Amino acid sequence: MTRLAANLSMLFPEHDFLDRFAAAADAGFRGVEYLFPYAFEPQELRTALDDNGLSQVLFNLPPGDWEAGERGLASLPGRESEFRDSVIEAIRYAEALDCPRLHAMAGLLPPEADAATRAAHRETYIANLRFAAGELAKVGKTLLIEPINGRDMPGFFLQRQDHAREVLGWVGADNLRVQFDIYHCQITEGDLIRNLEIQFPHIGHVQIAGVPERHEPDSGEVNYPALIERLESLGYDGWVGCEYRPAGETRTGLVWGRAYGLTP
Ligand SMILES: O=C(O)[C@@H](O)C(=O)CO
Ligand SMILES: [Mg+2]
Repeated sequence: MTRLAANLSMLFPEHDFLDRFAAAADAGFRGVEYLFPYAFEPQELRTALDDNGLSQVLFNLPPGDWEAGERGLASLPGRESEFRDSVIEAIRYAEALDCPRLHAMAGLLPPEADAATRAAHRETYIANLRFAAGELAKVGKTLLIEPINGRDMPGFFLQRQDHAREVLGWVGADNLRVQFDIYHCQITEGDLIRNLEIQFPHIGHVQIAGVPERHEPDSGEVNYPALIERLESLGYDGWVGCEYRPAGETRTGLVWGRAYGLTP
């Protein structure tokens, strides 16, 4: 049975962040994910999880200066020391929250990047991911990379599923896997079931949202029941993160999740 995780960066915006844990549990979720935990002390988040019987399934490494438009550090030449510090900080939270997987966002290429700039990003990305995977392996955790569509994040270094596979090959770490966000894949490349099948051996986490509005999965152009059925038949036993912006009140919009154990 597919296990759905509530993405608390997007779901339940009706509530303050720490109250979203209870709202998710009330709606039948047993797992949560969100972009960043760093505005809170690990213990506050641990309490929110424990009070509501929830597992922390995923969060991201610190992304650089998000407010200034940065979207990850992993491929940014010259920022290696900050990236290394971000890995150590993320592990501190992951241990406190018993979170088994962490996502390292790739970061943005400068506009009009030439071949030399792209090559420098690639080399930095590989070296940084090797370092992060090594540190996470010491504590038994998985590192994830996520292809993100270039319409939502123009210039994002990692956009395609085949590029993610290449990166996995270059880095060569057993605990490095792909965060397969079906919303981004549909916008960038489509052909979802075939992409899912090819990527399946490398997938460490899945996320869903309706396309193109990034609303509920039962809105828009993607046939999620068919995709989830295919994931199950492939043997996927991980979490599926509900990473969408509700069109209205979150709980009312969760009716689509009844088939997967939610109780809206
Ligand atoms: O798809 C997304 O946007 C997220 O999974 C993420 O980690 C970066 O924003
Ligand atoms: Mg995502």
